[in-house]
Amino acid sequence: MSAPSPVLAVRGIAKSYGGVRALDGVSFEIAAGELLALIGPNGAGKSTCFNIVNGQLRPDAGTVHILGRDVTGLPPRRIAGLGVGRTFQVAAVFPSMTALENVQMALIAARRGVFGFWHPARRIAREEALALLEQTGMGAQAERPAAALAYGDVKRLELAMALAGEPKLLLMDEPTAGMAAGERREMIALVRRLTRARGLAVLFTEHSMDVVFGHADRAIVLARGRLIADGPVDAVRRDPLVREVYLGGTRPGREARP
Ligand SMILES: Nc1ncnc2c1ncn2[C@@H]1O[C@H](COP(=O)(O)OP(=O)(O)OP(=O)(O)O)[C@@H](O)[C@H]1O
Repeated sequence: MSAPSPVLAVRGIAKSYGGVRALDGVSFEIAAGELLALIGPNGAGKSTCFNIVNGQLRPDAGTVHILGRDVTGLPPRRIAGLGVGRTFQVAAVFPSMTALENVQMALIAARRGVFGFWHPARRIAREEALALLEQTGMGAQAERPAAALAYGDVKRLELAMALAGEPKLLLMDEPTAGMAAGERREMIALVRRLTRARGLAVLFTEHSMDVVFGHADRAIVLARGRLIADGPVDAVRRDPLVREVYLGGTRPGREARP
């Protein structure tokens, strides 16, 4: 039996901004159930790579396939419609709505047309929204306005909202940014559990090496637009080139110590 096709396959992507070569022939894959960290020093090309996968940027060369389908250059809405969810560095929730209503809105948005236009929003998909809040550890906060939630809980809420679209691939831009160390570990452990339980493929960028090496399955490392390592986190942590990039002359990222 042949191996199932990867959820995400990136092949030879390149991108320049004027004279700056931000990405140069980068290739990698993610399988279902895998938590993959995209790391590298500041300016290495992480955001550029992320934005090519989510459709915000078109690569100069190379391809992006999602579940075997070529999505290179498709706009973000089309890519989202193919089973790609995302969370943002700055959380995107409606502050005046409760946590529950935020997830209900996400469910409605994910299933445009399925719910009747006249249907009162507060009754729509209540049970489903509550289940998602339970899964992200937010069940007890369901009736609180998002504006009253602690920062870490807003990030969990955002995760519940991203899951409302039943993504196959989840893109997370620094999911633990701004959190205290303990909270960061809890958050990424939650993402890891959900990755396994749902057979999700997750690509995340992260500056905290504790988070990456403690919880990711695999890490890919960019330096000056090139992929310099791709492997299980323990192997990447020991990789001499990775150590040189982080400990050597290039500007390291925050907490950049593999
Ligand atoms: N819109 C742009 N115009 C010109 N140069 C850009 C643009 N966006 C990024 N760059 C350059 O491309 C390179 C890669 O940037 P990118 O933001 O992808 O890196 P990064 O790894 O995400 O960095 P950071 O960790 O600092 O966010 C850098 O040299 C950056 O200055």
